[in-house]
Amino acid sequence: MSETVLETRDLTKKYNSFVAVDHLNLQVQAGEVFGLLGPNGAGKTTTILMLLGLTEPTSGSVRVLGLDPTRQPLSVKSRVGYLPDQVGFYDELTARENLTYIARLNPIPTPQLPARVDEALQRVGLREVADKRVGTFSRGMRQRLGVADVLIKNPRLIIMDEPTSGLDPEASLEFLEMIRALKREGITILLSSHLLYQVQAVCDRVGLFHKGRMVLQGTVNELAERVLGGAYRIQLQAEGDPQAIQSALQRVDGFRNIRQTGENLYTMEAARDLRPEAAQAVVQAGGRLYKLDVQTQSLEEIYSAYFKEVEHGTVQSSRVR
Ligand SMILES: Nc1ncnc2c1ncn2[C@@H]1O[C@H](COP(=O)(O)OP(=O)(O)OP(=O)(O)O)[C@@H](O)[C@H]1O
Repeated sequence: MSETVLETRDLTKKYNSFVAVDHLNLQVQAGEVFGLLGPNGAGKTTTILMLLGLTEPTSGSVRVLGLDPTRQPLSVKSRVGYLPDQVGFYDELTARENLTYIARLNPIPTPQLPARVDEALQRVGLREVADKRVGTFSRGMRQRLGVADVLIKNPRLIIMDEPTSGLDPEASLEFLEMIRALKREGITILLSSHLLYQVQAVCDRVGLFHKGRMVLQGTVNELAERVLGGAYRIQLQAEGDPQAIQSALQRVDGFRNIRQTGENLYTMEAARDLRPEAAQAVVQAGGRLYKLDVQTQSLEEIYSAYFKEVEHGTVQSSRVR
């Protein structure tokens, strides 16, 4: 049975009359990578601060590893790793010296320190450069050192706020690979990011924040179904009577949003890969099929479709439960 590592119930934070986080209900299970998405000012950082006990909720409750961060902030801090978007290190000290310095602030028995520091450096791929000054490190290396820093306390949960902002594509890919490795070790990760393709690449589930509310929550496929009508987009090119082809496609159980997008071009959404059914429909309508493609929907499309709907007032930005 899966274990809930993080749970909020109607968690709310107000700054005077301004509601920064509005009745947030969130559950993250052990071993999951959960992505927090949303435009600037949506409430992601405020949520993270409440999870860490760094700011007090106005109402509602939070449990992190079974602890209440408001009442037990130090216990939460000692068990949860937090990686801000930029980690401060002493440039003139080496990676090993920096980690040793920080590790001394944790309740780790002194004889175990060197081994714990080496192990953490190994896990983030910085063992080779352990004795180089951090001032010579690239931003990607500094971020990985930030992860090594949180790994020293053997956390079961790591919260990362925009961890790849400012990293070049290669460093970002390496960082994402490291997140996958941490997941394989069973570590739960909560990741806040604007970079949707990166979130899609590593997250099991995502939650979309809008004006303090979590308006969508689920796997990328679930969100695609809710917002776009299907997780799969099927595109085909076929010659023949457009009306006959469209009505044949409409008779297929499972197609939504069937559109003619150009001469002999048709696009539709589905919850499953229904390419064989699409091919059959074209043939039944007397058409000649030239091309048939399927794509899974990207988080970018879901995100922009959702905000377009909000703009046009076709969805209410109501919160999910
Ligand atoms: N200490 C504060 N006092 C007053 N308002 C605040 C305070 N901290 C945050 N806010 C407001 O609360 C809202 C949510 O901010 P928050 O930093 O949580 O958003 P975010 O989703 O993390 O955005 P970003 O991606 O820009 O970091 C914003 O409108 C912000 O201006």
